[in-house]
Amino acid sequence: MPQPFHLSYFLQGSSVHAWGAPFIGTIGQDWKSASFFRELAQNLERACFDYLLIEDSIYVGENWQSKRDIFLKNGLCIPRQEPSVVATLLAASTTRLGIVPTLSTFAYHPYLTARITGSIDQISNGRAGWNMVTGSSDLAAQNFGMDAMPEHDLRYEMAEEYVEIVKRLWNSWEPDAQVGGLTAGEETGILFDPDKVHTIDYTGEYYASRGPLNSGPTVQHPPVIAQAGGSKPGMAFAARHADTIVAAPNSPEAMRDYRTEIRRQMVANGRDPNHCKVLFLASPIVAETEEQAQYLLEQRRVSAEKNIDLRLARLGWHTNIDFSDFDLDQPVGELTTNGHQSSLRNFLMRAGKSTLREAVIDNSVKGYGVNLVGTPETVACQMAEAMETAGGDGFLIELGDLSRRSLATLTDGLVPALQRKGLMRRRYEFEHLRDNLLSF
Ligand SMILES: Cc1cc2nc3c(=O)[nH]c(=O)nc-3n(C[C@H](O)[C@H](O)[C@H](O)COP(=O)(O)O)c2cc1C
Repeated sequence: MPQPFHLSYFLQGSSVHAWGAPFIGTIGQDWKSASFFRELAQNLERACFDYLLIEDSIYVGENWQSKRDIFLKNGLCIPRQEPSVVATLLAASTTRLGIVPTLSTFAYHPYLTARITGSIDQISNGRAGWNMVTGSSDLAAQNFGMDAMPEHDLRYEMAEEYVEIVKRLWNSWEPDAQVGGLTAGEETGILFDPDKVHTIDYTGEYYASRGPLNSGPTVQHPPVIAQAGGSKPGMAFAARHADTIVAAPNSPEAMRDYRTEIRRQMVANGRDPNHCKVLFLASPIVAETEEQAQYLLEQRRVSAEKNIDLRLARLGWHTNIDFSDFDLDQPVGELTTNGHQSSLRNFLMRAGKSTLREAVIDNSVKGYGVNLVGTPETVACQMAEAMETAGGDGFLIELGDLSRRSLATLTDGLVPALQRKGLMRRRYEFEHLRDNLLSF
C-alpha cells in the first residue's frame, strides 16, 4: 500500500503577490477584501490540505538601490495585511483546514501571541497553528523602535524564552477548567473552576509574563507550532518545539538529511519523531500535457531573464542584501547575512561558480529541492519518488503566480491524481489540526 503524505499551502502574505502574472482577474481592485484568500482556503479544504500557512514579514522592502520604488511599483512583497486578521477571516470561512499565521518574536509580546493563537484556536474549533519566526530585517526591527535585529543566534536564544512563555500561557488553563455552561438548558452555576486557572509568573532575561491567559482555554490544548529553522540553532529549536517544520533544502538528498537530523535530535530530546511533520517547500507546474508543462517552465526562465532586477530585489528582501550594485556577470562569490542564513546558504550552494545572473535565473526556474513539472499523473509520481528518497511527511506547496486558474491545477488536477494513487487523503478524519497532522 502506498503511504499517503500531507500537503499544506504557503501563502505569501501579500494579497497582490501575483501582480503582473496572467489571469489574476481584478486583484488590483479587490485585494483589500481578502475575498480571494477566502476562496483559496475553501478550495484547499475541498482538496483536503492540512493547513494554510500565512507567511509574514513586517516592512516595506528597500533592498534595491536603497529605495522602496521597485517594491511599491511592482507590488513586491507588499501590501501585507496583519496575518492574525487574515487568519481570523479564513478560520471563519472554513471548517477543517488548519490556519497557521506567522507571528514574529520581535514584533508581538509572547502574551499577545499566546492570546491571538489561543483565540483563533477557539473560533476555528481547534484548527490554529503558529508559525514561529524570529524575523530577520533591520527595517522591520526599526518599525518597532529598535535600531537593528538582534544577532542571528541570539534571536534563537531569545525565542527559547519566548516559546516557553507562550506554552505556559496556553497551559495556564487546565483542559477541564470549564465546569459550567457545558450542557444546553443549564441556567446557573460556576462557569470556570478557579483552581484550574493559574498564573505562570515567568521572569526571563528577555521576556516576562504573569498570566493566566485571559482568553480562556485553547481547544487543541495547545495549538500547533510550525517552524522553519534551517541553521544549526534553527534546527535545534525546531527539534525541541515544532509540531510541523516547513523546510527548503535544495535536493531530495538534502531533504532526507535534513529530516534525518531533525528526527535524531527529537529522539535525543525525548520526543517521538513521528510527532513532527516535516513538509518540504515545492512549487509544482501542473498542466494538461507534458509539452504545456515544459512551456510553462520555459516561461519561468523567460520571465526571470526579463525581470532580473525584480528577482534580485526579492532575493535581497529574503536575505537582507542589496544586490543592485553587484556585477551580474561575475561569479556570486561569498556572501554573509544576519538574515535568513539557510536561504542564503541554499542560494550560494546552488550558484556554485555561476554568475549572479545565471544563479538568479536558475533559482527562479528550479522548484526548490525537487522539480515538479508535468501532468497531474507525472507530478504525482515525481512527488511519490521524492518522498521515497527523503522519507518525508509531505510538501508545503507555493505558487509564484497564484490565481484561481493556477490554484485549480492543484485542487482539481494534482490532488485527484494523488488521491487515485492513495497518496493523499480523500476526507479529513478529525476536526482538529493536530489530530489530522498525526493521523498518518
Ligand atoms: C517555508 C518557509 C517559510 C518561512 N516563512 C517565514 C515567514 O513567514 N516570516 C519570516 O520572517 N521568515 C520565514 N521563513 C524563514 C525562517 O523563519 C528562517 O529564518 C529561515 O528558514 C532561515 O533559517 P535560520 O533562521 O535558521 O537561518 C520561512 C522559511 C521557510 C523555509
